[in-house]
Amino acid sequence: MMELLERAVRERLLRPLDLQFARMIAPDDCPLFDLFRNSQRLMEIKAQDVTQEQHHRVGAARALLQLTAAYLSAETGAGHICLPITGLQPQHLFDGRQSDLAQALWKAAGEPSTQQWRETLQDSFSVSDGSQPTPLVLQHDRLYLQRMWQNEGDVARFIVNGNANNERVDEILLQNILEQLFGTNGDEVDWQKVAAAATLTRRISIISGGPGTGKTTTVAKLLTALVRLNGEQRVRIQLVAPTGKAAVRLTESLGKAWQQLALNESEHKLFPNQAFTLHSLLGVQPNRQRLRYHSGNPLNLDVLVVDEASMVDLPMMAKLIAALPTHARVIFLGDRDQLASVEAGAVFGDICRFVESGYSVFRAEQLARVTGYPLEQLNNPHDMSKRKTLTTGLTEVSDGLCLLRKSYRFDKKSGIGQLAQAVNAGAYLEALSVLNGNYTDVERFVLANMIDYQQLLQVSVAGYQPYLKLVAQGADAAEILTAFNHYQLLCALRAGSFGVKGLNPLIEQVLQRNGLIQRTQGLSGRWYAGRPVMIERNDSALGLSNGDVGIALYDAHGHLRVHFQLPNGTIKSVQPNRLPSHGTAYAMTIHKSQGSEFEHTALVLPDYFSPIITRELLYTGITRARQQLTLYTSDSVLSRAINTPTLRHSGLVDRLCLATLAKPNSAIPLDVVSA
Ligand SMILES: Nc1ncnc2c1ncn2[C@@H]1O[C@H](COP(=O)(O)OP(=O)(O)OP(=O)(O)O)[C@@H](O)[C@H]1O
Repeated sequence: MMELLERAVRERLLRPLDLQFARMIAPDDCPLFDLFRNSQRLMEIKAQDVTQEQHHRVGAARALLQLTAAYLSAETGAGHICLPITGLQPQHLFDGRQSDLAQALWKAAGEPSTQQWRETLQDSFSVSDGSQPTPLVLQHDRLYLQRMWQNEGDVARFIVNGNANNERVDEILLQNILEQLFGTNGDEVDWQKVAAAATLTRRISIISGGPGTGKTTTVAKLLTALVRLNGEQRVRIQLVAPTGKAAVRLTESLGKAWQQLALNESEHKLFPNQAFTLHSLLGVQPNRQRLRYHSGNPLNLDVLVVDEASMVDLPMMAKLIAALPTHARVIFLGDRDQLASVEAGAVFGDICRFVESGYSVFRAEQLARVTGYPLEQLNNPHDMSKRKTLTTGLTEVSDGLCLLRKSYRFDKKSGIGQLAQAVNAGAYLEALSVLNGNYTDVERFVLANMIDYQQLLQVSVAGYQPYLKLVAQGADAAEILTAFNHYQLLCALRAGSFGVKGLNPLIEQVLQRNGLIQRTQGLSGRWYAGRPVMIERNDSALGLSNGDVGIALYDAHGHLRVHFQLPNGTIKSVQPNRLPSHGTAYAMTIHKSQGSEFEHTALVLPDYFSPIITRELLYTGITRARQQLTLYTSDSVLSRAINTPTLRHSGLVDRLCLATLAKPNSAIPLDVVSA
């Protein structure tokens, strides 16, 4: 088995880390009795009274354990929380790539049925049901790394039990304050008002909405309402986002939204004027594993707003939850349809699946009293389309959820909005008719040959020209950074001629040829005035985060320094040779663009399909565009992307159900089905 796994590493189907993990869980030189519990099967071996078949089965048990450990480690690295063992077949290994090797591995592992697999795992000293500190946990046929299993349980318990100490709210006062801030909208339900009411009457809430649905506007209003509700009593509010860029945007957009609310001077002072990144909020310390804030040293706050929550992975979510003081109110904001976090899990998306359960009667009545909307409109389950796939009656989770449905940025005339909707719904033909229709804000090109490709480079150069002109004029760094954000080329892939690695150097060449940048010969030619770079690793000492974009500009002494906008709005400049790992950023991946928006987004898909190009990736890329979208793709790649929804294995939905059932007085109907 180990030789086959080594081959899988050479073929880049597994990482060296996965192989190491398999060696640790089931070393080849370890006696079988040290690997497996003293089962009947092994007793028979001990008695040295074994048939050939028994011998083979026990040998295969070690091999199966090795394969399982390596594959679980690889799957966790690929973003899954667990490995479901039910129905797993060799053709599922490695996404169907290298089927010969997959078959050989399967054979070496004894071609197990699910039952045999389950028994082998249950026999192993490395596996428990979670009640022992084993490296692996098997629960409901899902195999986890211990840490992931713990994290998932922590998140589920927090979401379900965190509302136990809800404060009592003066509903009449709240009703009046919401009336002042949101007004009355006639008969049409204003979901922003409902979201504010829901958030202010519960400790933990989740607001999901697509682009321009008013998440920021709602948060600005609901925090204002919270401050007014608390009167003299000061509320400590903190804002946080997963990346530096998202924190900058949250600072800016909330600042603007508060300006529009005509608050008085003393109210203004109560709001934070800066959002933090999650890493800086939690106190990541250079060269130290331990965060400054944790359950033993909780954060000093009363209210936390977490923006772009879909980007928060499971381990980070667990760390955040652990660091919250027990009384803290938390509001998670995000778009459930966007890409899941880069690292493991799809926490936000998994929790938002409960939206279809609708509000409990008690909750709907409360929201109706506070907002003034008719009960039946509020308790109309939000999203019936996915109802089949999940549960009914799990209102413990759904009572904390709010969906914003109306986009104030993209109306019916907006091609970007229509395209995003079609992609989200998996409707390829609709998407195509938007792209072929008469919308002025969306255009599509097929990159069929070198001429088309050259055209893409020329258009990109034209897109970057305005900010480079500002660089040449010696404009200030803030103005240049804002101008750079106007146009952005996004790629689905990193590698290849359609990926950032292929496009960035070619764009630089064309910019140089057009006299828009001046590079010197040799190595130092990597740096020039106007070079945009993206940071690829957090550097807490420098205060820079993975994904931050800076631009190189000459200082007064004629030295190049790279200028970044920090979450508090100030500009920081750093010597190029002090930067952590970074790369040129004319083209960036869609993953890295999460949390940012650009007036004009150009989105490049390769001319072949890759399983990385999912529906969520496409949706996320499209919704980075505020005013104009240029999409480079063929019909066939577009169709495959739209029809490839992301799949992240996790047990969070089931564990939210279980945590709900474990609550005293739980009145959940038993039609809960596994998703
Ligand atoms: N109820 C409303 N009525 C009219 N305009 C609104 C309303 N809510 C929001 N808007 C406007 O819609 C635009 C988008 O709002 P906002 O920035 O709050 O949305 P968002 O969901 O945070 O957007 P995104 O995250 O995509 O940037 C803003 O210009 C805002 O002023």
